[in-house]
Amino acid sequence: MLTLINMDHDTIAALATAPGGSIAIIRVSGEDALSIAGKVWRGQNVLEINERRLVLGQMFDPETGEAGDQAMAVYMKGPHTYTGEDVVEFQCHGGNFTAKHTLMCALKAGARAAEAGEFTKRAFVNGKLDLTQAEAVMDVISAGSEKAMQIAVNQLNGRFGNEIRGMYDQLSDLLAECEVRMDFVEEDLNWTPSEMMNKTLNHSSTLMKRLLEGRKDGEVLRDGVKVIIGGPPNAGKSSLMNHVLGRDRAIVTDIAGTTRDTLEEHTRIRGIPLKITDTAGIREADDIVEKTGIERSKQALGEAQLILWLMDLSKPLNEQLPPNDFKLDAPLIIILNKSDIAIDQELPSFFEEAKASSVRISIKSEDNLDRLYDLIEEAVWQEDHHHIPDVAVNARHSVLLEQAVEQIGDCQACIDSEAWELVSVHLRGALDPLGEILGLTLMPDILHTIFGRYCIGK
Ligand SMILES: Nc1nc2c(c(=O)[nH]1)N(C=O)[C@@H](CNc1ccc(C(=O)N[C@@H](CCC(=O)O)C(=O)O)cc1)CN2
Ligand SMILES: Nc1nc2c(ncn2[C@@H]2O[C@H](COP(=O)(O)OP(=O)(O)OP(=O)(O)O)[C@@H](O)[C@H]2O)c(=O)[nH]1
Ligand SMILES: [Mg+2]
Repeated sequence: MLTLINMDHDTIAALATAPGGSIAIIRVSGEDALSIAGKVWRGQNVLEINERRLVLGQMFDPETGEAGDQAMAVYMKGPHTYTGEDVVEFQCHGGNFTAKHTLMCALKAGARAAEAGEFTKRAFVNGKLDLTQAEAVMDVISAGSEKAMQIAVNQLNGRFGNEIRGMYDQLSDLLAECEVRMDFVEEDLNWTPSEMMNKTLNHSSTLMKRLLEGRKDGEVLRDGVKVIIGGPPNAGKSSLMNHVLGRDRAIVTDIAGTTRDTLEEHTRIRGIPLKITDTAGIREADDIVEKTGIERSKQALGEAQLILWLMDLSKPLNEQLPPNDFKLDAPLIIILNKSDIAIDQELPSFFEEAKASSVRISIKSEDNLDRLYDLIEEAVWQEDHHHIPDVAVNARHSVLLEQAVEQIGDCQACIDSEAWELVSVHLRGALDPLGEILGLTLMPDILHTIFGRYCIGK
C-alpha cells in the first residue's frame, strides 16, 4: 500500500460501458458499496450472501422510492476485487436514459461520481496492479490492432513489470551488500566476488537495452502511424482509402475533384494501427470550396508520418508530381495506380531524387496490393519482416530505463576500484528510475498525469 498518496474514502460510481450497447454496467467501489446497493436495488436474493453471483432485481430511486430499470447486480467483497475495495456492479438496460438513471440512483444514495481512471488508480494504490499494469489498462482499451492488444495484455498480465521487478530486487540485494561492506571495510567476510557483481549488472543492463529496442514498436502500436494519401485528382485516392478500410467510406466518381475535404479514419495493415487520411486531389483550382480543400490536403501532407503519393498510370506521370512547395519530410511511397489500363512510362527523376520506393497497382483489379502493404510495413519499421516483440516500452518507461542503464555503467566503473560508496550511489541511481517505472517511488503529480488520461469509468 502506498502511503505517500492521500486516498479519500469516498465510494465512487461510474458507467463502465460505452453508451449505445444493449446492456450497461454501472460500477460502484468503496466501503459503502453494499449499503448503497441496499438503498437503490432490491432483488430476489440477498446480495451479501450471494457474493460474486449475479442476482436479478430492480433499481429504485432512493429519494422518491420510484422503481427504475430491471437490473442484475453482483457484490464482490474486497480485497479480492479489481479495485481491492468492496465492489457492486449493476447491469441494467443499455439505453442512454436507463444507464444514466441507474448511475443517478447510486449517486443519490451517497456515491461520488468517479474521476477519469479512478477505479484503476485505486487498484494501483491498493497494490492490485503495479504502475505498468495500470498503464496497460488504457493501452488495452485503446489498442488499434491485434498486435497492439497482445502487447498491452502482456503488460497488463505483468510481463513487463515482472522483468523490471526482477532487476529491481537483484540490484537491491547488491545495494544491501554494498552498504554492509562500507561498514566492515577491514573485515574479510564472505563477499560476493566482483565478477559476480559485474555479471548481475551486465545482465540487467543487457535486459534494459533489449527493452529499449522496443521503444519504436511501443510508439507505433500505441499511437498509430499517420498516413496521408495524396496525389492529383482522379488518381484513385478515395478508392484506395475505401479498399484499405474495407468499406465505401469516401465518395468515388470519375469526376476529377470529387473529394473536397480531408477524411481521417482508423484502420490497420499487417498489425500496424494506422490513422489514414484521404485528401482532395491537388491541382490549380478556381472553385473556392476546392481551393480550401486543397489547402487542407497540403496541411495534412505536412503532418504525415508516411505519405502515399498516388498517380494515374494511364496519364503522363510528369504532370502528376507533387507541387514545388511540397516538403518531403516524411517517408514517401509512390503508387502508380490503374495498371489495368496503363501505358508504359518511366518514373520521373523527381522521385529518384526523393529516394522513394514505388509500386504499380490496380485498385480496380486488386493487383499487387500485397506489395504495397509490404512497402508500408518496411517504411514503418525501416526493415522488412520486422519482428514485433511481446513487450514494448512506452515513452515514460524508456526515459527511465535510459537513466538506469547509464547509472549501471557508472556503477561498473567503480567496482574494480572497490569504491563501495560510489557503487552504492550509482546503484541507487539505477534503482530509483526502476522503482518509478513500477510506481514504487512516485510523486502524486505523475499519477495525476497518468490516470488523468483515462476515460471515466475505468
Ligand atoms: N464486470 C466486469 N468486467 C470486467 C472488469 C470489471 O471490473 N468488471 N474488469 C476491470 O477492468 C476487467 C477484468 N479485470 C478484473 C481484474 C481483477 C478482478 C478481481 O476481482 N480480482 C481479484 C480476484 C478475482 C478472482 O480470483 O476470481 C483479486 O485480484 O483479488 C476483476 C476483474 C474486464 N472485465
Ligand atoms: N481502371 C481503373 N480505374 C480506377 C482504379 N482505381 C480507381 N479508378 C477509378 O478512377 C476514378 C477516380 O477514383 P477516385 O478514387 O475517386 O479518385 P481520387 O483520387 O479520390 O479523386 P479526387 O477525389 O477527385 O481527387 C473512379 O472512376 C475510379 O473508379 C484502377 O485501379 N483502375
Ligand atoms: Mg477522392
